Amino acid sequence: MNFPMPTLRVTAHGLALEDVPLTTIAATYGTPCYVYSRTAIEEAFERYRTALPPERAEICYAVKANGNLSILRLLAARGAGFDIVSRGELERVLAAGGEAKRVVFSGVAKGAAEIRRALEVGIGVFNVESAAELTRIAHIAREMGRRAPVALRINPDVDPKTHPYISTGLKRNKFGIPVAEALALYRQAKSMPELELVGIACHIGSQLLDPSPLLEAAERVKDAVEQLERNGIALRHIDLGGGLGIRYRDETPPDIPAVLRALAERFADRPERLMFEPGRSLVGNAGLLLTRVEYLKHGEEQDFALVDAGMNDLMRPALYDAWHEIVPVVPRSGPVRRYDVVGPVCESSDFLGRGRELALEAGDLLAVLSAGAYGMAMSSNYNARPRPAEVLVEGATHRLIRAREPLEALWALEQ
Ligand SMILES: Cc1ncc(COP(=O)(O)O)c(C=O)c1O
Ligand SMILES: N[C@@H](CCCC[NH3+])C(=O)O
Repeated sequence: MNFPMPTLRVTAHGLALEDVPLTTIAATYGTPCYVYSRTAIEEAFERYRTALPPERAEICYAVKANGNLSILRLLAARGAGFDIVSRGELERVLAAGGEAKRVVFSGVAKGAAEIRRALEVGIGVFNVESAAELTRIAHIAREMGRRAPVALRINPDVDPKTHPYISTGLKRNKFGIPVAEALALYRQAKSMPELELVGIACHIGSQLLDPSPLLEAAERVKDAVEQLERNGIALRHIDLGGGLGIRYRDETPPDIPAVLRALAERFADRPERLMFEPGRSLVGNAGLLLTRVEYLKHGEEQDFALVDAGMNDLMRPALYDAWHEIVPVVPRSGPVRRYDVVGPVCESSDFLGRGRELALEAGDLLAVLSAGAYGMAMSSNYNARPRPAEVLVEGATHRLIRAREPLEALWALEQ
């Protein structure tokens, strides 16, 4: 099988991530467990970092995809900046040793306390999503006697051709500011001493497979930058967001350096530095969810493999009907059946995969692939299930980067 994960290997002892057998991970840390490959993350980051010269482009990892401190730390060490959407993500970046001035604060509804904290630590830029938010940021900056670095996120009204739940660049989406309104806001903001106009931003959606909507959005951004220039507003950077897709099943993902270069080409005559905010394409195919079959259940109409990971651990299948490959860790011969691979959660939408042809017995380990992005990050404690452990492998070494949640943590804040 040609796996979508570059560092997943078939060995005589079953599947291994880098050189660590997944059976070793299960025996050491238990299941369910997220397992990430350091090499895969670093190689993906290098594809971004080396696509364009550093003076031309900056790569800010979208923390929402996977905010584990060890992952943030290894990306910071490679020179990544960060894209955040909450105070929690900001504090994660700072705890991991990231620099505040290399942080982009995105998100549609930044709270006053979040804005205050970001100004206090010296955030790189606020990507502002509305006139009201700009007013709030200006007000808080004035109160604090600071200047807030801002970029306006425009909504280019371009169809990103992705799942409707993760499309953000259309007029009907809540994100960004229509171009005409943004131009007027820039003019207004120019006369406000508490605001420093440093950039412009755009992000049209996630899991984009066709790069042409990105290029189209870039054209709209460029038009806006040129109009601003004619109005005497010069910016330092142009943030083109994230969104490049990955292979989960049989998709052909866009070639990262080729897309970055094609985008940079559009701005060849512009002096502003470019910025990118990739999430999924850095960590998605670096991680998998390891789970164990608890029971097999042969229903009248459907065979079920009941596993110990559920929708609370990986909600993408339930939320988007997303496909993740599911592969036995140690393949066995025996009858193949079409299983719905389902979790222990009390919801019929609690599935990890449907109609999968597998030869299984209770106790077998399964690897749910391509789960490094928006896996652990979107997990919950539904059904009072503690969140899984997270493990990072590198070569033949492995280490725990987040302990399995202890049960007491589930009610620690309750009376
Ligand atoms: C503003 C912003 N930047 C970056 C990202 C990261 O997107 P992706 O994980 O698709 O690269 C997102 C999520 O879609 C986002 O909303
Ligand atoms: N959480 C989504 C992507 C949303 C991107 C965030 N703006 C996913 O798993 O695919």
